[in-house]
Amino acid sequence: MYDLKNIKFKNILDIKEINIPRGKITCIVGESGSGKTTLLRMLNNLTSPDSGDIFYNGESIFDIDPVSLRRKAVMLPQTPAIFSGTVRDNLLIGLKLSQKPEVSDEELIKAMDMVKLSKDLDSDSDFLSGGEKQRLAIARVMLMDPEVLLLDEPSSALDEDTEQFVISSLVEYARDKKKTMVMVTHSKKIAREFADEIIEIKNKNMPITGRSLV
Ligand SMILES: Nc1ncnc2c1ncn2[C@@H]1O[C@H](COP(=O)(O)OP(=O)(O)OP(=O)(O)O)[C@@H](O)[C@H]1O
Repeated sequence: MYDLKNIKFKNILDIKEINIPRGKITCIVGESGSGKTTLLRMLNNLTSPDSGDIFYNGESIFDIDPVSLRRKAVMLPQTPAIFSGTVRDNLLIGLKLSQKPEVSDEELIKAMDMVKLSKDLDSDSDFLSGGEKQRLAIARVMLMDPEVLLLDEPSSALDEDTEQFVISSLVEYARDKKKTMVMVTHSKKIAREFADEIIEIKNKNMPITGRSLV
């Protein structure tokens, strides 16, 4: 799905080659500050490398219209935006932005169930807890149903049991629908349990691929 070659970014990333396979779960792990978010942001052209090439389905991402790339490869940032309005508004806004048709309340509730969020669709998003906002944003991305999900620490605000439930749901969804999922996680446990591929960013800028975590 993605091929990265000779990527350099300041003194942070120096990547000879990485391949991110289509239809698989890839986890990016590494110490805080090692460049995980930076690498994820490169995958939908939110951050450009100083040099090197990134190919999406064989096409240089620098030749793809950024808006259309970001509709295919949707990013869930570490602190997702939650807009003033109801839970329903926040779920539907992703579909609006990706120019997809609205879905029924039943579909919205199904998406919330997948992330164990039991809130009335008419409730005010401003009053949600941090973890509820994070799950709302995950449900929003799943409803958008993109080709690629780029998830930056999607469970950072969740307790261990909820994390396990939500990540299992995400992985089940991705596997069912043959999505490509790239997830930054601080949790080697999550990576070991769910990833088909693991990219570990070592501190001295030598990312490696494979399941060779220590
Ligand atoms: N555009 C930029 N210009 C200069 N430095 C940057 C830029 N973007 C990120 N950095 C720096 O790159 C380093 C890696 O940041 P990044 O957010 O990618 O790390 P991370 O591995 O995701 O960290 P964490 O696990 O703490 O979220 C940080 O020191 C950050 O300050």
